[in-house]
Amino acid sequence: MSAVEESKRAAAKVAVEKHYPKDARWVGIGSGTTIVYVVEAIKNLGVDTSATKYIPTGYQSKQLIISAGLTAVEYDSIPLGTVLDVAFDGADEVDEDLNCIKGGGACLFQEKIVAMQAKEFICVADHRKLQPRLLSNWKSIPIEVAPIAAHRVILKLKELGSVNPAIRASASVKEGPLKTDQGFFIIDAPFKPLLIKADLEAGQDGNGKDGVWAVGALARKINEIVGVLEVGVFQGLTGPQATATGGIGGQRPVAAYFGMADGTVAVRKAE
Ligand SMILES: O=C[C@H](O)[C@H](O)[C@H](O)COP(=O)(O)O
Repeated sequence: MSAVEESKRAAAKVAVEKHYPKDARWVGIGSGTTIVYVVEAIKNLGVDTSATKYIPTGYQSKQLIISAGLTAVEYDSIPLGTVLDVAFDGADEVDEDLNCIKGGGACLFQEKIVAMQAKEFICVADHRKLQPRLLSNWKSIPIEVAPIAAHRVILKLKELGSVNPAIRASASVKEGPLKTDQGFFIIDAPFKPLLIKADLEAGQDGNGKDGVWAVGALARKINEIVGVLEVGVFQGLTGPQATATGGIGGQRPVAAYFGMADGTVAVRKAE
């Protein structure tokens, strides 16, 4: 196993040991390569999972749950008002404020609604994802769009300052755009690194002048474009903040665990 895979596994083990509830009833399971180690860590806990329902965030996630011998229940089958005890997921990048970029593996819409349904959203990643600002290392924002509106959305993204936003091609031998679990396209939109709270407090503007955006301002602008289903920026409230204001959970994780190159696990937690 490569060092990066080892680091994902180490982060998943710590995250699960710290956040998997003793009598978990509803658990969100994200998508990607890191979440595989989260499911492995849940199995390794040796707890009774027979009464626990696992909510997938897409096809790969559902197959992962089923292959582990766990019970998958689709998001639209959970009883109305159910709050998930916890949701685990990976990320493509996490900034100092715990805002995340997601969608590198073409899943983001179901991940967002599952994360927001959970009391605690926990992120697990390797050290490459730990950055001061979004778009430091990961260069574009994945955006899920209705196929018929894709070219219109591209024009609008250019108006917001994105340089060369493009429809993601299918990775398979079949030519054409990649299709998400919703049958939509993904547009990858490059932007300059996104400002965090400290930048705004230091007087930077973040309203798109010269293509420089704050995380929240840009995410809201992209979500306003007709044809966009959801943007792969997870920002705004965390779980406890959202609960305090009458919501369930937030888009930002309450904690993110990173497997470091030296074998340790670093954590970033919400204030
Ligand atoms: O679209 C995919 C999801 O948002 C993933 O959680 C994200 O891309 C991280 O994936 P990985 O764990 O493979 O780095």
